[in-house]
Amino acid sequence: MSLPDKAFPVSWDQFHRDARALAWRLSGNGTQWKAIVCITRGGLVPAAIIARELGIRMIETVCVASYHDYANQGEMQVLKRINDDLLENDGEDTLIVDDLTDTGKTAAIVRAMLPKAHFATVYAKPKGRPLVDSFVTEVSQDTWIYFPWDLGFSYVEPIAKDHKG
Ligand SMILES: O=P(O)(O)OC[C@H]1O[C@H](OP(=O)(O)OP(=O)(O)O)[C@H](O)[C@@H]1O
Ligand code: HPA
Ligand SMILES: [Mg+2]
Repeated sequence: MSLPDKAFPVSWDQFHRDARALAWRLSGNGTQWKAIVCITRGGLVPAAIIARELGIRMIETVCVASYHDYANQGEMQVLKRINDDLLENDGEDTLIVDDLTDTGKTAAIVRAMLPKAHFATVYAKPKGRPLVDSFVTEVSQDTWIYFPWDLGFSYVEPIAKDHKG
């Protein structure tokens, strides 16, 4: 897979707002969440914001990596599994949090570990969307989301210059 055509850059402000919007959505669900399982590394940031908003103190990680080379997805590696205590009740009243779902492969693997958990991401692309229970913003499959922790300030060419081609 090469880099998708469209770019969706997200600032820290926008990410904070969108993660808060997800927390509002989850609070309306009526469940008293007993724990968050966040999918590292991308899930760490929204998990911190959601935990703060919803008063959740029990945070567990599941460490999964698949995009080893920028936008190219490779073999899925589970580097750290979920603690047995949380696996006992199949994830009832547990929130799984990630920054986004793209192909849905990461979501499918973690969902299988906790089938009764509620899966929440800030962003979703169409292929991954059926695998998540809650999300805030959908972007098209040919869009790459640039998260603030992956960005720095740099010069941008004027729009008109690009269009003259
Ligand atoms: O729906 P998918 O196609 O499986 O892709 C989504 C996953 O890819 C990214 O994680 P990545 O594996 O790149 O690791 P990272 O969170 O450490 O950046 C992202 O944070 C999601 O976890
Ligand atoms: O669009 C994306 N942006 C950042 N990381 C990702 N991992 C899978 N898809 C994406
Ligand atoms: Mg990730």
